[in-house]
Amino acid sequence: MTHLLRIQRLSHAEGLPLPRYETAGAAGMDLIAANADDAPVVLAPSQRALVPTGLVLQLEPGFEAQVRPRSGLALKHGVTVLNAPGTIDADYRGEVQVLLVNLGQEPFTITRGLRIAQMVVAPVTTVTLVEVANVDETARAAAGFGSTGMVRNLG
Ligand SMILES: O=c1ccn([C@H]2C[C@H](O)[C@@H](COP(=O)(O)OP(=O)(O)OP(=O)(O)O)O2)c(=O)[nH]1
Repeated sequence: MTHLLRIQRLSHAEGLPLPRYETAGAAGMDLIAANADDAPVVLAPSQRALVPTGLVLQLEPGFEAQVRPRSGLALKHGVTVLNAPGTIDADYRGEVQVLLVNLGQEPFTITRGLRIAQMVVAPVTTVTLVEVANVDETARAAAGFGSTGMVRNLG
């Protein structure tokens, strides 16, 4: 189902395209770096930076936007979203920013207009907590963290 999402472009995003779905079945819209032309962000190995998008969202209550890495940047350069998935709350009216980290071994330069991450809009379920003395039992109980066997080595 397609919803409308109000979006405001801040002055430093003027001239940049709005995020868009690149294919008919894409889940995410690419987010574009809106740093100034003459201010590329150079990420040294292990360094992180908050990259502006120049965009403000007006999400409807009951929705969030997730900021996720682009697999191509991660594979080719080791550049990913440090806090993935970043959460844009429905009541947030600040600029969407992307916290990128360079896990690669070479410096990586973020120039204006680079597609740095992707945004997935998703419904949010909220809950009311009900504190109980004991939660219901299950067959699994507390087993986890590899209890069903070692992770297969696919390499
Ligand atoms: O990758 C991100 C993550 C968050 N935000 C914005 C939107 C979000 O609604 C707000 C707060 O994010 P979060 O709840 O993750 O931050 P926090 O560290 O818990 O700070 P706060 O106390 O401001 O909520 O910051 C971004 O622009 N990009």
